[in-house]
Amino acid sequence: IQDGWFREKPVLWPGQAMCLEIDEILHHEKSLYQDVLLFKSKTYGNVLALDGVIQCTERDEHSYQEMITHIPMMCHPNPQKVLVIGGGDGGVLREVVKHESVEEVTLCDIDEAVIRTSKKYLPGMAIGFDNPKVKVHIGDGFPFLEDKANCYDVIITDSSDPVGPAESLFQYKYYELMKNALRPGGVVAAQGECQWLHLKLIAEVRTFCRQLFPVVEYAYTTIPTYPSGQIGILVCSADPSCNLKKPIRKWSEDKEEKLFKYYNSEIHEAAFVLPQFTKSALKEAESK
Ligand SMILES: NCCCN[C@H]1CC[C@H](N)CC1
Repeated sequence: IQDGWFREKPVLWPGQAMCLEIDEILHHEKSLYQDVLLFKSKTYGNVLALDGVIQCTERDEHSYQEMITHIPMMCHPNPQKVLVIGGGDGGVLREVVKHESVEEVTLCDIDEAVIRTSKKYLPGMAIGFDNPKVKVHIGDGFPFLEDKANCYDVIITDSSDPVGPAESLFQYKYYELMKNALRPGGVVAAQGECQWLHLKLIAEVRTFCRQLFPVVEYAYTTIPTYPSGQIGILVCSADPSCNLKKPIRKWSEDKEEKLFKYYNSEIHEAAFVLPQFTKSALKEAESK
């Protein structure tokens, strides 16, 4: 923080930093796991930053929360049991419960401070915790999954970056655990990092996911306050006949109008259309 501006730490994006002008610092604490900062920005609403990295802002969070939720959910015929790993701000929960088929959604986040402070300073996201279908578990997603088999129709890993508490969520073993926890025909979606910054990591994760899942695809969404203005979503299906790039469920334009600010059935498909540099990097990694 410098002369009234928050500057993001260039943790995994050397040489660049997003800045947001601060209106007021709302809360700042050191939790058991990370530095938790909430501030009211001049132009992006309230902002949550963990270890100096922007996690979500009220103005653009819908892009990420809606896409990481509805891309997998609309690729599943009847999602009843859903698991969210991370997502302590509640935004993904708010999106999951828009699907009437959902009977129960469990959220497992390692840091109670994120949930507590989101409830206070990000009410538009934390509203997701109010739904009776929601169960909250405070803990590390990795061990949480170790005794889960054949439990969930959709698993969403809404994580921070692979530096700090979320590091283990970008490893082969973790995807193995998610696969084991899926019910037949299940779908997984995970925060997939940015093609402008992490192409090597994306290619590595997608390549080892292809050893676990018959269908693995990378999509991305535009979001001004994430590094380089966009973030990826890695989507995997255990069902070889599932084409993740096309939703198998669609809501009417009217219903999309009412329920979404970013997602719709066209942008679902568009999200998987990749620029040439990404396509070649992913193809090259596969042939290794
Ligand atoms: N619901 C909060 C999601 C956090 N995901 C972010 C992706 C981009 C990262 N640089 C920071 C976390």
